[in-house]
Amino acid sequence: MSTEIAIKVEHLSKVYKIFDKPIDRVKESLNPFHKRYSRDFYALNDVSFEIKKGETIGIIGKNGAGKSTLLKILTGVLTPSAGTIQVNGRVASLLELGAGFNPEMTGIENIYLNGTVMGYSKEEMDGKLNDIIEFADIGDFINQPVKMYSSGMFARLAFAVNAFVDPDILIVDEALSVGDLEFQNKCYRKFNDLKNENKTIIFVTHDINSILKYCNRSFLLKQGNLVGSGTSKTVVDLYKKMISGGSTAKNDIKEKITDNKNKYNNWKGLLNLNKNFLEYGNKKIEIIDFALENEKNEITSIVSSDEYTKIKIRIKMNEKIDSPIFAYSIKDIKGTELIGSNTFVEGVNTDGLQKNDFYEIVFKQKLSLCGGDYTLSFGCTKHNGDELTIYHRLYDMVLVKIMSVKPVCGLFNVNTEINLDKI
Ligand SMILES: Nc1ncnc2c1ncn2[C@@H]1O[C@H](COP(=O)(O)OP(=O)(O)OP(=O)(O)O)[C@@H](O)[C@H]1O
Repeated sequence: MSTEIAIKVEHLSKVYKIFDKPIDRVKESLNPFHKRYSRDFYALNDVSFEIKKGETIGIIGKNGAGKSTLLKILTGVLTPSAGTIQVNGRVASLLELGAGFNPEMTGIENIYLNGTVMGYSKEEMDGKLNDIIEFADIGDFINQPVKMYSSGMFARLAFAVNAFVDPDILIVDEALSVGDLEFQNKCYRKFNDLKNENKTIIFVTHDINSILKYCNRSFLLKQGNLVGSGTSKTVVDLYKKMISGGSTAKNDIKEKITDNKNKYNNWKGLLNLNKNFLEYGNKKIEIIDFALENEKNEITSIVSSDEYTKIKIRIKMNEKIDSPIFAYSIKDIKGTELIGSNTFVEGVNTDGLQKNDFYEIVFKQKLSLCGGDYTLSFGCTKHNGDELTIYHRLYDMVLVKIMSVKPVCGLFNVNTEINLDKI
């Protein structure tokens, strides 16, 4: 294998035998004619790729796609059923968080224990000890047995040990999400240091913003198959398409509209809906469908902060009502309302909507928020003096992911223009 290559995987498969009933396992092992009572399940199916030294690679895929299986094989925790892996360099992994720790030993003793496992002498570890303790930042707990640690402390020590034992290849999975925000931030800075030192990093996460920010290349796994590889932007686009049902739904919907007005309920099935949404109102006006549409007119729950996004609502007038207000709002996951708009503040005339008719309201704007998870709510209301009539509200209805390739200071991207002049 070329010295430029850190990891080379060829035709890797991991097959599990699935038995419908526990007794079938016994029957199969005892059957004199090798009759099968099981079927094969491919957690990984004929996967091949190369990772060059110094690359930061993201691995994405839905739950059960085979990501952990792949990482466990790369770190030697699992053996493949077929195929080969060649690894060039020392691998550190945060996979089995703190798996190398002895619960009875203190944090410091475990640092030395892990160092020995990684092939370092006591003297070499003496030189790294302070950096590790400082990074983990768990105070006096470093002298306590690790069985007394919280999961966050475990994560801190595990990351610190793995990042500072000078690995050539660092494998990280969602483990990081255990730590608090400040610690996660510190870990990402450490990622950057390791990247700059030309270390290879493999990173598994569901957080596509981190993938876009830190990984130059990514792989997409689907049901054990490697279905995409390339720049993170390309692979994330593919993943977005996959999780939104591969839809470019506009045409289908147009057909169905002319088909039958009462079937105006096709968009929402393409979105990531929140099971815990809140619905109320007298339904004299009823929200019958809604959508989030990206610049390519695809219905999706994932949009970029720098693209024009349409938020669409379809309503049915169950009564004739003049001047209703149609609105949407976007909240962060803690429930703080961040942005929104409505037909009233924008001065849109909503008079003359007739009973039993259907209407479509489209809000078009850039959702210039920092990358992350949000909820989208819809509402139809009306002010009568101080009184507010609520016809229909769907609170926290859609789970929306906003991607921001550009780092944002604070909550919003205000797209500042900056001049620097000599004076
Ligand atoms: N020991 C096992 N026996 C049978 N099936 C298994 C076993 N371990 C994993 N699988 C299956 O292999 C598939 C891939 O699992 P894996 O944990 O690699 O997925 P993943 O992409 O990491 O998912 P997640 O994002 O949920 O962590 C899943 O369908 C899982 O149920």
